[in-house]
Amino acid sequence: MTILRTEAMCKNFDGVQVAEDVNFSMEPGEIRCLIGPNGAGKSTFFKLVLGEHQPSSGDIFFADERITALRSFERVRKGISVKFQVPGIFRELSVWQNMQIAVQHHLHRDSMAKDIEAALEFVGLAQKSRELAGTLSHGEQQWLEIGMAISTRPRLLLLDEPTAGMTPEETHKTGEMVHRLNREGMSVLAVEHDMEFVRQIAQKVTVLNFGVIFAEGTIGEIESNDEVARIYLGAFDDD
Ligand SMILES: Nc1ncnc2c1ncn2[C@@H]1O[C@H](COP(=O)(O)OP(=O)(O)OP(=O)(O)O)[C@@H](O)[C@H]1O
Repeated sequence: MTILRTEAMCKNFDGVQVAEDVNFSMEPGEIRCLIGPNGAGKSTFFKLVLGEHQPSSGDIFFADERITALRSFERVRKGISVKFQVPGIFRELSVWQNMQIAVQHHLHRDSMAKDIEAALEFVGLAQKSRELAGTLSHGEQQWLEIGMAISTRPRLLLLDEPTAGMTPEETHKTGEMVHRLNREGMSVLAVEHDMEFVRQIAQKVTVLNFGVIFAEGTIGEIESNDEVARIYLGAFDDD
C-alpha cells in the first residue's frame, strides 16, 4: 500500500508545464521531504494533492483510493491535512478559537474539545489557549497552524516550508514535533528549503526540478548527488 501516489500526473498553466509525468509514491508512516529550486513546482504539487488544482492528466491516489476527482474538503475528510506557508491564522481571535475554526470547518465531531486540547498540548500551546493568536511569537504562530492542521487527525500531513522565518531552536523543535507525529503513525510530506531541517526529519528526499522528479533517495544520497547540487546550487552549503 502507498499513502500517497501520483501516476503520470501532469499540470500545465497556459502551456507551461509545471508537473510533468510525475510518478510519486510514499509509504504509510514515512517522513518525506520535497526539495527543489524556486519555481520547481513544489507548491503546485501540494495543490494538486489537495485538490486546489486539477491535473491536466494523470491520477492521484490516497491510501490506494483514487482521489483525482474529489473536491478539497472530501480529501480532507479522507485524512489529508495541510499547513500552508502563508500564515492562515486569525490574529484577532484566540488560539482556542482558531483551533475551533480549523476543526469545525472540516469535521463535526463530538470529541471536538478533546481534539483541540490534544492538538494544543502536542504543539506546546495548551497554556496559551486564551491568548490572541496575533500576540504569539512567529514560531508559536507556525505551531498553532500545525496544531490546526493536526486537529482533524489526518493520516497524511503536508507541510509547506513549516520552518520559514523560525530561529534554529524553533526549527529544531518543529523537527522533533514532526518525529513525534510520525511515531503516532502520521505520514508527513514537507516542502522545505532549510537543509538542516531536511536532515533532521527526512527518511527519504524527492527533488523536483521544472515539474519533473529529478532525483530521489536518502538525504546522504541526495547531498552527494552532483547533478542535484548543480540544479539546486547553494542548497547544501550550510554544513
Ligand atoms: N496559478 C498559476 N498560474 C500560472 N502559473 C503558475 C500558477 N501557480 C504556479 N505557477 C507557475 O508554476 C511554476 C511552479 O510554481 P510553484 O509555486 O509550484 O513552485 P515552487 O517549487 O513551490 O517554488 P518556491 O520554492 O519559490 O515556492 C512557477 O513557474 C509558477 O510561476
